[in-house]
Amino acid sequence: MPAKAQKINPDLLKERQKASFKTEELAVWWNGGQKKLENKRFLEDYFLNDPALQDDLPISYMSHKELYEHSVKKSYIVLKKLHEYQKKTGNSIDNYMALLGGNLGSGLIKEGNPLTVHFVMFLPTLLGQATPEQQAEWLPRAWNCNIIGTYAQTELGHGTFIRGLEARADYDPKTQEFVLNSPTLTSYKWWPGGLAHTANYAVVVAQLYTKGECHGIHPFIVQLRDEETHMPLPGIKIGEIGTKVGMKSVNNGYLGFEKVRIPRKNMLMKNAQVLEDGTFVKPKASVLTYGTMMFVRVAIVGDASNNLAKAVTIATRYSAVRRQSPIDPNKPEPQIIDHVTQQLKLFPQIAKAFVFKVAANYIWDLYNQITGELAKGDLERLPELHAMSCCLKAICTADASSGVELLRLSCGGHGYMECSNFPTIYGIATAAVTYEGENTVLLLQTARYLMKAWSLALQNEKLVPTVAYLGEYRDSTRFTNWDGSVPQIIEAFKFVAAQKVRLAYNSVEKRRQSGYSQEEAANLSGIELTQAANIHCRAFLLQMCYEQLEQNSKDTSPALAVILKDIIELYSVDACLTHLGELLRFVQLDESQVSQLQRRLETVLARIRPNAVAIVDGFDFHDRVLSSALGAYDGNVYERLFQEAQKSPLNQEPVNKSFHEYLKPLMKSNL
Ligand SMILES: Cc1cc2nc3c(=O)[nH]c(=O)nc-3n(C[C@H](O)[C@H](O)[C@H](O)COP(=O)(O)OP(=O)(O)OC[C@H]3O[C@@H](n4cnc5c(N)ncnc54)[C@H](O)[C@@H]3O)c2cc1C
Repeated sequence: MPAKAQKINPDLLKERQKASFKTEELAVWWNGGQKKLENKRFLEDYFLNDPALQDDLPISYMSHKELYEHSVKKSYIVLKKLHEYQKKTGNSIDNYMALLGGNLGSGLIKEGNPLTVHFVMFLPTLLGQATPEQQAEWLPRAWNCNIIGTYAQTELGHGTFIRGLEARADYDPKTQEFVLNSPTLTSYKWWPGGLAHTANYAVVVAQLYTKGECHGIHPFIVQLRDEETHMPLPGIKIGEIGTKVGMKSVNNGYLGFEKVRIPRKNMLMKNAQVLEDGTFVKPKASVLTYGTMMFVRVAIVGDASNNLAKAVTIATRYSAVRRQSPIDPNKPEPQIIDHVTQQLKLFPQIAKAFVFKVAANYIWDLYNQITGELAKGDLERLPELHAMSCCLKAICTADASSGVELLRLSCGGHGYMECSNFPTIYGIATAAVTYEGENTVLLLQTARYLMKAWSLALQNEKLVPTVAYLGEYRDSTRFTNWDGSVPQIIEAFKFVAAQKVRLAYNSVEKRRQSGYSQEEAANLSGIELTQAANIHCRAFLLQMCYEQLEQNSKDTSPALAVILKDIIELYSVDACLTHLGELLRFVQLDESQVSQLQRRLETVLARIRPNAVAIVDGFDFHDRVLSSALGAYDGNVYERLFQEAQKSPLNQEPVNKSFHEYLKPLMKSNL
């Protein structure tokens, strides 16, 4: 809970008093119900008020090494505390998610927890790809943190193209062991979180060779360090990759192998197997191995919403406190939130945070439903989920990352301060554009699915729900039903998506017919393919958010329902104006209809204006989670900026020694 007892900035106080809905009702809705909200607040109290988990000095003043040591110490305290708590309340996956990847985790360990990959990649890989015997051996130890693991797939030379990975595991039937080697510099594993100095085990993805034949990439459990001394084992070349834009305490590492032997049972064999004599047994369906990646991508959509919500809470509160530049020269300076261009920077980001949240919940339910079907051997909807999770991850992380940067800029100079927390939020948001599938590559994967769907549409085949519109709009090239309503905006986006899919499909076909291979034709048509996937995803987001928020409005108070409707209106009108070029190309829209969109944008911004602060309050971020001098609940921005400046180590002495060593000699030297 925010520290409500403090003196509140009078402008923020006024904003809160004039809200037309109850912030607490939104907080319940946003956090998934009363019980979840209470649990979240309880955990915040329990962890964030622990003196052992406070930062005496802002972490930005720590050295790289100090920051890592500080973060490991905190991870230890957090896990011990969680263990004690769960002894009383029982295990809950939600608590782990909140503490490792979630908001509470970011409030405790700002630059990333070096143990997160253990929980979000190592453990899920064991769950998804180990046999029951392997799980019995490894899972209890991993779950209790008797061993700490990471997931080592990416190499110095290859991240995206995993078939190009070079690390190899050669089976030796004489000893029934695999021999791991990194034959080149580019085959060194590079990037895995926690790999450098934290983990002592890893799931390593390597090319499997047996009986002189390569069978592609497979996962192996490899011990990296001695369990007592933590020294690297013989043949293990390991270290840290260095400082990065953000996620500075995640301890990303490198790893090379020189004739490292592991027992046969360390290959994760739920899918493919190597028998004692070296015979390779193919997996039933290779698509099963994508399970872990899909799970993480689905979770990342939720993170995108959170990052954006945090940044927009900071920027909105600051914009209500900051006053600048009279609009009427005869009147006092307004709050900067009253400049309409400022509203355009803030409010669409609020709307996106809502939409991505709803999308995250939707795709999470779909993921659980489809993995349930998978367990019964039904693979039918897997490609649809894969295509959807790829483009949603790409669009939501890209928009969140650019949104956070826009919000930083919306705070002017103070947004550039580390203590605004924008640099950290941006570092985390932008990393998600690259990891777990680089965004362009993911859009191309969705596009490939769309090409198949279009080809089915051409054959009048039945299409699954998320692409059914392709069949409906297959034969028309102009959308003439525009009436400006949100349902018609959604139809217009679907129509545009269908046209972009058609154009991309025709480009690929034309190039193929002129002699290019399928792959070359797809590369040459890559711009159109990614554009098609992009608009397809945006049409899906619009439709899904409209349906879900309309549905949700029925269960909320009329006052909150109005807010949800404004969010849909803003998101859809903003989408139209942002993608106006695409719309004008395929949709019958005249000048007055475009002008109407512009007026609607201004109208909905004005409608949201009086409730903006209350809406971001409803996200219910704890001040420690926001960790921002600009965005704290009390709005005492200038006092906090001044306090933060006092913490600079340079301010601990009136004269720095460099004056005597360099500045004074310079000033006396008459250059
Ligand atoms: C913070 C962070 C944490 C990470 N954690 C882990 C981890 O725990 N474990 C792990 O194994 N890895 C991890 N990674 C690595 C990550 O998964 C890869 O960086 C990611 O998959 C992208 O691969 P790449 O770096 O090889 O980029 P590249 O594939 O080299 O991308 C560079 C450019 O080439 C383009 N490109 C590549 N292929 C194509 C194509 N087919 N078509 C069109 N364009 C293409 C991309 O769009 C991009 O613009 C992490 C990375 C980061 C940044």
